[in-house]
This record gives sequence, structure tokens and C-alpha cells, in this order.
Amino acid sequence: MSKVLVSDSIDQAGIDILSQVATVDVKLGLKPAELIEIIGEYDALMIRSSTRVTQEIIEAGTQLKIIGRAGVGVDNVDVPAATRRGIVVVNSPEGNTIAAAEHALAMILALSRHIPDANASVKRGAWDRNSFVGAEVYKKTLGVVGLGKIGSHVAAVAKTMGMKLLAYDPFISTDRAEQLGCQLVELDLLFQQADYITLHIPKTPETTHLINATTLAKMKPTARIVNCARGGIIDEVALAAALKAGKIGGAALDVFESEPLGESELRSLGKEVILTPHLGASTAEAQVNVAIDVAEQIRDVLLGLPARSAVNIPGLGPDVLEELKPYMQLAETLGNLVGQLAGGRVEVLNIRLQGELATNKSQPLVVAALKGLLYQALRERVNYVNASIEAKERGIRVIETRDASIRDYAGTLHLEATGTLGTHSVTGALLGEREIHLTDVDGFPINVPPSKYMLFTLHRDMPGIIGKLGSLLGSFNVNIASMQVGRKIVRGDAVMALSIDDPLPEGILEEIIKVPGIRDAYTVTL
Ligand SMILES: NC(=O)C1=CN([C@@H]2O[C@H](COP(=O)(O)OP(=O)(O)OC[C@H]3O[C@@H](n4cnc5c(N)ncnc54)[C@H](O)[C@@H]3O)[C@@H](O)[C@H]2O)C=CC1
Ligand SMILES: O=C(O)C(=O)COP(=O)(O)O
Repeated sequence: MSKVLVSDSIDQAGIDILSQVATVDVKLGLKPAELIEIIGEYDALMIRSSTRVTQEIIEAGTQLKIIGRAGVGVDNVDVPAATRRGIVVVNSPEGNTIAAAEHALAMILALSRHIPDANASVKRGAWDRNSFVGAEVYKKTLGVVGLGKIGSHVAAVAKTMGMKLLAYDPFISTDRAEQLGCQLVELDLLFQQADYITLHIPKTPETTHLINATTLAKMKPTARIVNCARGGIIDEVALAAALKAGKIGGAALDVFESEPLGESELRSLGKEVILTPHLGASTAEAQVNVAIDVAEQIRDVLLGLPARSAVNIPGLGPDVLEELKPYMQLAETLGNLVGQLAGGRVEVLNIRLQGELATNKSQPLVVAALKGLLYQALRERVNYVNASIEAKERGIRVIETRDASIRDYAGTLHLEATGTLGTHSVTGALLGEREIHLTDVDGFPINVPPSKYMLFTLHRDMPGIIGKLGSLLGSFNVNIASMQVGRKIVRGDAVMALSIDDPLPEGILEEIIKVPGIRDAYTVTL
């Protein structure tokens, strides 16, 4: 019989499901060393946010087949390490959406009416009505950062309270935002105009310390900020300083850079600050939902069936996978590339299967292309199972075509993304030992294997331009691994594709665009 270790507090409904197929041990509050010592005995690990599943733990889990996160965020799991070891990581993407959204809404109202401090004062025996005069949310502006599942529900409820809604989410279409009654705006405008700011984004390298001394300085002195998403999106030291200096009006935090919250200036602040111990998902309903959702997936995987919300393994049959895997990798790379060239909010994705590929099953390739396209928005949380739904929810229209007559390579895949910043296209093929090659960028023929860090320029084909770009990159200590120019006519427009050894330093793109003859430049990380 399989063995499952439950190392965080999970609703009994989940334990009951697991017990149908496995011996279940519930061991809460294990220290990392204790977990490492025992994890080798288990086939599955079920957790919430308290257990940190590090690479060391994953490597000690020699029998592990699945890690189930009874909740949304998998940032406490080293997903790449699990993937490398072939361990499926599953979560419950929707089980606690309402709970987290309602907690954020409760925070907005509690901040506005000083409910926690007023309550504490009455319980101390006082009857002080003057210290707790609040503010109404009616007709105030709410800035929603991240208009995904939780952000959308917050927006819908806030709308019914009479709030004006601004939203920032570079991966959501204008149509989708409008359906929710939100005006999509740039982040700076949201910071300047919002009376309330609520964060509903994942923690990624781009969102870490998104709220810092500089962005706090842009907010109204009365602005109140709520974080029920992830600790670390707000720089807590900068927030405490801004609150003390009266640069913003208030803050309500459910999540912290380090949990449990240790020594913190935030604890010493008054009624303008509300702190809760990561309670967003802690409702009876959500805990039943996530426990059942994840326990069912653990049960299925232990029985050899696919999981419905795997964050790291395709939910496709092994036969299809074997045959299409190299093309799926091609589709995913092209999706990721064209999404970055398009610059964020893609509204239409055209996928054309060309040559021999035109007779193939297209669905897995479409899903893989969407997974690549959404990677910048969702990171490890987008997978082959959820990519189509996630794209649909973001209002991305997918158009699929086939053209067997295009025969410059055996089979090529062509992706064209149209977004708010224009249209870009890429084509790729598999060459030799199934090696991915880019064969066209924005209509210009090239032939380069993609690399982790790349720079593309659109320029006029004229003498000296390559040298100028090379010297400019050299002056920023950027090492070029390979370079190729694609052009249609001599001295006409051309595309340059450069593979570089490291990410491009900040500020250099602006310098590149200033080089005479260069019209545009894009940097991508694949
Ligand atoms: N406090 C708690 O107990 C809970 C916290 N959470 C957290 O709430 C957050 C949101 O969860 P969901 O709505 O379920 O996720 P979701 O994936 O449905 O939505 C996230 C949204 O953020 C957007 N986004 C990604 N990068 C962005 C960026 N740089 N700038 C602006 N928008 C960006 C995405 O396009 C997406 O629409 C996650 O961090 C999750 O871990 C979730 C449940 C409970
Ligand atoms: O689902 C999430 O992302 C959460 O943050 C909830 O965390 P928890 O399961 O309550 O420890």
C-alpha cells in the first residue's frame, strides 16, 4: 500500500479520500531535518503553505511520485527540482479563490472603519467613538493589481459597493477587463489615482518588491494598500517607513516576506495597519474544497491516472506525448518568444501548422504554444492542462490554420501574436537531431537555434550597423555568443538575432534604439 505524508493542517475530507488508497500519516510542525529524515518512506506529500519543500527534501524523497499543495501558490515548493525528479506537483487553482477574495474585501472595509482597533478598544472597556471615524468606499477608486481569479472576484464585488475600478494586468485583454467593469491602466496611473490598492499577483522576479519606496511615493497620502497575495511583493521596511511618515494612509497585510512574521516595525504601528496570519484561504468551505481537490489528484496519480491540475507535467497520454514531444517543445518556445516580442497583452494568437506538420494532431501544439505564451504571466502555474482555459479567461483568441503547401523545411510551425503593441510573428522547425531552429522572425528569414538570452533588432540593412551594435554591447560588457541577420532585399529592412551569454543590463535597450538605422529592439529570456 502507498504511503502519504500530510505535513500541514488539511481538512479531514482530504484525509478520508487518501485513506481509500494509502496509509496516511499526519505529522504537523516537522523541522526541515525531521522531514528529510522520514520523506524517503513516502509516495506522496500533501502540504499547504507552511512546509517548505526544498530541493534537499525532494532529493531525499526517493519514492515520491506526487506533491499535492492544498491551495494555489506553489512558491514553497521547488517545482523545477520536482520536475527534474519526475515528481508531479499539483495544486487547487480555484478551491480557495472566493475565500482569498473575501479576505481582501474584508481588509478593505476593516481598514476603512478601523474595525480591529475599535473592537479591541471596546473589549478593553472603553467607549471611544471619536478615535474611529472612518471613510466610505462608495465612489472611491480601487486599483486591482492582477486581474486573475481572485482579482476578478474582488473587482466584481467592489463594483457592487459602488467603487470605481482601475486594473493593471499586462496579460489580460481590454475586453476581459471591460467585462469586469475595470479600466485597464498602466501601473503608475493606478498608483496615482487609487484610494485603495489590492494585490492579486503571483510572486515572481518581476513582482518582488513591486511596492517599494519609489512606488509608495507615487500614491495618494490617503491611499490604503492590501496584500492578500504573497509576502515579498511589498518591501515591508519601505512600507513601514511610508506609513510612519504619513506618505500613505494605511495597509492591511495577510502575507509577509518571512512567515511566521518575526520582529517587524509593522507591529508597532497603529490603527492604520492591520495584520493577519496568512488567513486568506482559511475558511471552512475553502479548506474542504482544496483538501478534496488535491487528495483526489494524489489518489489518481497513485493509481496511475493523470492529475487534472499538474503544474509541471503534461496531462496528455503517454503515446501522444512520445510522438509530439519535440514539436510541443518547439511550440512552447515559439509561444514564449512571440509573447515577449509582442510585449505583454496578446489578444489574438494565430497558429499555422505548415508542411508535413499540417497533417498532425494540432491540439497538443496549440496547448504548448499557449503554455509558452502565458509563461511570462503565470510561470510554473500554467501547464498543458490549464493553458487553454487560462488563455480563454484572458480573452486571447486562438486561430488555427494549416498550410501543407509551405515546404521550405519538413514541417514548420508559425505563430503570430497580435496585442495592444502591434503584431509579431515567429516560425520554427526541428532540424537534425530534433534541434529547435528559428527560421523566420517578423517575416525575415533566419536560421538560429534559440538560446536562453536573446536580442532581436529591426533595422535598416546598411554598412557599419552591426559593428556599432557590437561595440555598444561590448561597452556594456555583454558577450555575444552568435549573431545572424535576416533580410529580404539588400539595404532594405532587416532583422538581427543575437544570442547573448547573460541577461541584457537595464537601460541598454534604450541605447540600442538610438543607434542610427535601428528601429526597434527586443530582449527575450527563453
Ligand atoms: N492569502 C492567501 O491565503 C491566498 C493567497 N493567494 C495568492 O493570490 C495570488 C493570486 O491568485 P489567483 O488569482 O488565484 O491567481 P491567477 O493566476 O488567477 O491570477 C494572477 C494574475 O496576475 C497576473 N500577473 C502576473 N504577473 C503580473 C505582473 N507582473 N503584473 C500584473 N499582473 C500580473 C496574471 O496575468 C494573472 O491574471 C497568488 O499569489 C496566490 O498565491 C491565493 C489564495 C490564498
Ligand atoms: O493558496 C494559497 O496560495 C495560499 O496562500 C493559502 O495558503 P494556506 O494553504 O492557507 O497556507
